[in-house]
Amino acid sequence: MINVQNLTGGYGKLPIVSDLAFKVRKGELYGILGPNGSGKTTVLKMISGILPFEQGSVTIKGRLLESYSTKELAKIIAVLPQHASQSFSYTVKDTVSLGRYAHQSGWFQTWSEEDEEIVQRVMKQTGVDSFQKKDIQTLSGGEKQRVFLAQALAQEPEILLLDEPTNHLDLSYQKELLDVLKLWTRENGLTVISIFHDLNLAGLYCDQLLLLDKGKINIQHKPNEVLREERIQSVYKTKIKKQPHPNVPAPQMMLLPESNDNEGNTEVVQSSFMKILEDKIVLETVYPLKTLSSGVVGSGSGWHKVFINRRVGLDYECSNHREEMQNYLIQEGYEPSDCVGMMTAVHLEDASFQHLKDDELSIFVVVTAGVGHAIDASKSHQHNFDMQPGTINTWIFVNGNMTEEAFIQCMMTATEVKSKVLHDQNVKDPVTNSFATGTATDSILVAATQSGEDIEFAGTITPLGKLVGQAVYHCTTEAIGHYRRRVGKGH
Ligand SMILES: Nc1ncnc2c1ncn2[C@@H]1O[C@H](COP(=O)(O)OP(=O)(O)OP(=O)(O)O)[C@@H](O)[C@H]1O
Repeated sequence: MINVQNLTGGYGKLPIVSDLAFKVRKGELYGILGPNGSGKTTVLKMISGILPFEQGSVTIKGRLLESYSTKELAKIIAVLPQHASQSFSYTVKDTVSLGRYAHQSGWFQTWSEEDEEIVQRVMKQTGVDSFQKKDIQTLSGGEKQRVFLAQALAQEPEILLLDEPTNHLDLSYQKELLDVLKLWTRENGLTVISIFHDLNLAGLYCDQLLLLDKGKINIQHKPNEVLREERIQSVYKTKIKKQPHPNVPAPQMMLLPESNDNEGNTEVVQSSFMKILEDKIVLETVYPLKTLSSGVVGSGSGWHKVFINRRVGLDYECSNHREEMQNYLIQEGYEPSDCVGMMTAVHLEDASFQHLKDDELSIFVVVTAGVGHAIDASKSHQHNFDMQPGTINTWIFVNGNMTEEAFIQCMMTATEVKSKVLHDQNVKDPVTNSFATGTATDSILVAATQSGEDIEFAGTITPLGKLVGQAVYHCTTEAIGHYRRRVGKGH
């Protein structure tokens, strides 16, 4: 659709952009990225025919740009500049209707039914139809931005050039605008080239990205390849961390502030942080810990500073246990967003805990265990689905700075150790009569201070793995012992 070759040019003698070459296919949403002053707007102006270039060529639909008349070009290309404005006092609808100008012919221009239908449709899609009678001068920045987008779409262009279209828009309109553009690319074959400052929006919506650095192409590729940590750090000269989007396969970039609130964290999590009460075990830290957990509240990955293992009756039944647990936490005076919350039916004074350290590392482990509903995971298909609270809850606090890989390995190590304990303690699955590997509702938490020693791995043979192996074995064995003694006494 658009073929740019050896494009070089600028405003004076020195070129602003040089030797650019890229192709944009029909129906693509193509993003241009780059730091301030890298030449993004200059490229867009050259492609739209506003700014002549010194060397190279721009071919649109197989024809050189300079072979098009202004009106011909206006039928194909619509432009939404960075600071779209209008000095006349027009209504919103009149402003949008100006987009139909290129499609009208003859001296006596007529307003057709088709024109009206298109204008109404694009006003709806951009959410400006409700204030179509208002004077454009009275609108907010974001509202105006949407009106000018509607004007560009009313042109029914084949190519849309946008300079930071989400600039003035609030979160929901950023999403809506990009959703509309994506829809037009898919359904109408619209080709969009858009400048983005927000790398995450670009990563989320664009098919291809072009990264400019000081007027030259750094890379042109799929978002996942362009948005690499080292590349973005070197082009934007700032610290950044790449994370996958939680719901869609798109790269997301996180800024890393030079200083953060966790910086002064020298806390070593140990038993003095914990209270064992009749209805709950609470462990509180001053600084939030990075967590990976399967709790009822705060599960998945996050940052938390209150850890609660709550005792519920064996008959606990609730249609929405997450909501019920959140309400419980609020009642107890905690912010649910600070908490990882688990449940158990066992007596909490039977919990076992251990603070273990070697030369560089230390961990604190807490386990509560009930094995009334023990299960052999390899034969769980023989069980009916039934979530009964006879649970082993394992907390592992690590005083160190763990990688994501170490978090995962830590969970694997702890799970392997738990299964070994159940074997050594001769805990059987009552349905299959084979050794149990856990219970049906076990939960686990790994929480790290993310300060002090760097911990890359936590497999069984690593320094952290060895500590986890010993402490989880000790605590799980002891907690099962306590549980059995109590059950044996008939409590
Ligand atoms: N009309 C102009 N006359 C002279 N120089 C200009 C003109 N417009 C832009 N420049 C210069 O060209 C360079 C590139 O500008 P351009 O607007 O293309 O950058 P950009 O990547 O879009 O930046 P930003 O992210 O800040 O919008 C800048 O150094 C700028 O000062």
